[in-house]
Amino acid sequence: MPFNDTILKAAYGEKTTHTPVWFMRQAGRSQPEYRKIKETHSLFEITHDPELCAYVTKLPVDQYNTDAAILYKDIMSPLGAIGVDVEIKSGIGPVIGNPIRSIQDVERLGQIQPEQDVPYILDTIKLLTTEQLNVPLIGFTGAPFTLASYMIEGGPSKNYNKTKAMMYEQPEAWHLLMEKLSDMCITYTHAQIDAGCKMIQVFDSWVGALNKADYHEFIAPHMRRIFAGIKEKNVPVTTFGVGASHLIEEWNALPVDVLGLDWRLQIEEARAKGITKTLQGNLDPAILLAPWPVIESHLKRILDQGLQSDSYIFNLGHGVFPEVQPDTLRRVSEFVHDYSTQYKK
Ligand SMILES: O=C(O)CCc1c2[nH]c(c1CC(=O)O)Cc1[nH]c(c(CC(=O)O)c1CCC(=O)O)Cc1[nH]c(c(CC(=O)O)c1CCC(=O)O)Cc1[nH]c(c(CCC(=O)O)c1CC(=O)O)C2
Repeated sequence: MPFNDTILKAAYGEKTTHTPVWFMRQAGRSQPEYRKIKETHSLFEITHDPELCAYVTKLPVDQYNTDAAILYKDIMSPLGAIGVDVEIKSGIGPVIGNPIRSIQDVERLGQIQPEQDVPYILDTIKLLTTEQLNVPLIGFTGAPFTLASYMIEGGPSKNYNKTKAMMYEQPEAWHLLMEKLSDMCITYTHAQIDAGCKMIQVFDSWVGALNKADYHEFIAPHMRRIFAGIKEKNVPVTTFGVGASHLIEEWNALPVDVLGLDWRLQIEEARAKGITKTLQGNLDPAILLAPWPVIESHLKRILDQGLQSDSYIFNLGHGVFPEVQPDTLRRVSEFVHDYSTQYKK
């Protein structure tokens, strides 16, 4: 079978024969095969075993016929390399043993050397892209704000009080932290691209906690450097955030190719704001728990908007819930492919 590069074309707004589909958190979560592996292996153990990690990454591509694979690992995966003591605790999420609270803590952070620090991630990418995949492999990194929120709070947070306190009260420490994390994002994604990834998503999942003015002052200059840095390797780049619709004009002004929307803003509303870049999204993942006719009506609404231009990639507004039936994901993918193929004829 020829290589399916539909998602890369859509990322650049080129004509495609169908709308490309992938699902955030498509690997793992709801798949019984994955759950079986998780009975005996942690995320850390899976990501350190290239054969197993490649298997987990490829499974949804085979089962759901997605137009891209996304590497199975976490946004926390590279942080150990820069001196962050991070552990993923079941039922809690990422927990940081040495939270960052002062400029001295930031100064102590080192830099990542991917070949030395995360060789298993690069080996998994090589295995997938040279032998196994017929679709692009998406590499990814967490963005500085989202990574910093875990590093400063010490774990998942509802209100990001400590993070915002550092941003407002210790701007020197804040910008140094953003700079160090930006360097890490660039070096880490370059290594993923050199190993074979054809596209990069930057997860700024929690940046919607900031208003537009603060994003512009405290975040945007760093994101500009990151996107420009990644794009030196000539791959398309996506940015994504949850509850971040108010930042869409800020994102649009940055050198990024694809804007990943959650479900709060409709595609046509984004277009009405003058956004011409490729949009990715944005089915509310909760809808996947509804009966099929409900899912189908939402898919039609989203596709009728997305298909107004070639600059569109189908996805969920955030990660798949573990309760979703794998067959539902297979049907969604099939529906998007069929509906868009008919439309584009
Ligand atoms: O979301 C969870 O699974 C709960 C815990 C959690 C994790 N990372 C985290 C969180 C959220 C938080 O606590 O703030 C923190 C985390 N990881 C990630 C993001 C970005 C995002 O989804 O918006 C975030 C922040 C936002 C968010 O939680 O959604 C990214 C991530 N984690 C992961 C993947 C890989 C994958 O799913 O294939 C991916 C990315 C790629 C993708 O979209 O496919 C994997 C992951 N991370 C994690 C787990 C659970 C591991 C375990 O129990 O051993 C797992 C595996 C799984 O879901 O079965 C831990």
